[in-house]
Amino acid sequence: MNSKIPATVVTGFLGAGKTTLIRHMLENAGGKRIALIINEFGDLGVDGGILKGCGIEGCAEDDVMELSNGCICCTVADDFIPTMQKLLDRPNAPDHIVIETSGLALPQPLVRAFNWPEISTRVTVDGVVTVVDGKAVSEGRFAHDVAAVDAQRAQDDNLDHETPLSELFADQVACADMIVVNKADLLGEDDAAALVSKLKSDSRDGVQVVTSVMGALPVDVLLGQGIGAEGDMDARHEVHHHHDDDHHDDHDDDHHHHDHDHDAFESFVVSRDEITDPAAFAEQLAKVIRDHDILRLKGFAAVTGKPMRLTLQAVGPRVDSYFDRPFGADPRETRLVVIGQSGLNRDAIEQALSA
Ligand SMILES: Nc1nc2c(ncn2[C@@H]2O[C@H](COP(=O)(O)OP(=O)(O)OP(=O)(O)O)[C@@H](O)[C@H]2O)c(=O)[nH]1
Repeated sequence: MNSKIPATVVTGFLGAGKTTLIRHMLENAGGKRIALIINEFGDLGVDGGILKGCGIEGCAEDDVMELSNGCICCTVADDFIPTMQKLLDRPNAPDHIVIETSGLALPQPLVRAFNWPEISTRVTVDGVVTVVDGKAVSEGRFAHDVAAVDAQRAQDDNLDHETPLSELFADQVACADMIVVNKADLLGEDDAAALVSKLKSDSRDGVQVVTSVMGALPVDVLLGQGIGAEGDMDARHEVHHHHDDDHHDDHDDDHHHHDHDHDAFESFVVSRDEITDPAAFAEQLAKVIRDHDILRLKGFAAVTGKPMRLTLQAVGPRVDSYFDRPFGADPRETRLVVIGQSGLNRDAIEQALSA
């Protein structure tokens, strides 16, 4: 198994809801030590300020670090790599690193930076999460406040001012391992479903597309994708190379507060008899996951004739399994936790997993 620290890259246009999603994740980290790196530009440290002042228990001030020189592809050596090294050299290294890119940044140069030898043996990209403004995308605007995004671009001479937002958006989708269609509360159910299926067909095979309100996704769904994106850049072409900067609009059009925001997701446990063939079972799981749009499936299995417990982890249709330890005194059981967006067909899934 690999002992690199996983890092999740969160990308998406200005105002899509990245900060909101990260805040929710930190509030629900369940004891996981998450360090945050923010790629700021222009309005220095606005998000850093918001998140540092978060008052979330277990969120220490120095767990938030800022890259203050803007464009990652230009400042990798001077800024990003040293910041990562500082974080990794701490005696209390984090369990997970989350990097929020600024509104116009493309994720590709950042992901590629993980191949630099200074850090490549110590961290890996767990996954790229692209947050989209569901309402704006479904209306073909791509960002809530297009004027603010244009102002953000205009501020920087290095920026490509010509590329339509639709193409920058396509770049973000091409790099994603998970696409979060945020602001689902502003979309009708049909529009949300149509957008999800369009994004599924526009993205690479196996990319998960989920809807959210106020970025409220279970931490288990966001983190732990185990992709290793830096090793797989060929699949994630960017169409453009540009520079990014950041500017914060202060639209404040949302005052909803969802105290109980996990309703959108559900999870349940399925138990079954011993299995006989781990490889065949992994295939069976992959099929059930595809057929039922399951986001995560994890647990362990008893394999006939084996004293060791088989651990199973699936993110989308990719299933990993390995024997982790003897059952010992524990009952020889096969138990799987299924996680997905609400509306899973529990009976059918139970049946398919028990077959
Ligand atoms: N209605 C609605 N508003 C949302 C949702 N998620 C975020 N917002 C609002 O959208 C605005 C932008 O959210 P942020 O989280 O700051 O977006 P961001 O992507 O971090 O934006 P920048 O940091 O400025 O690039 C805020 O006013 C949020 O309260 C949502 O699901 N529904």
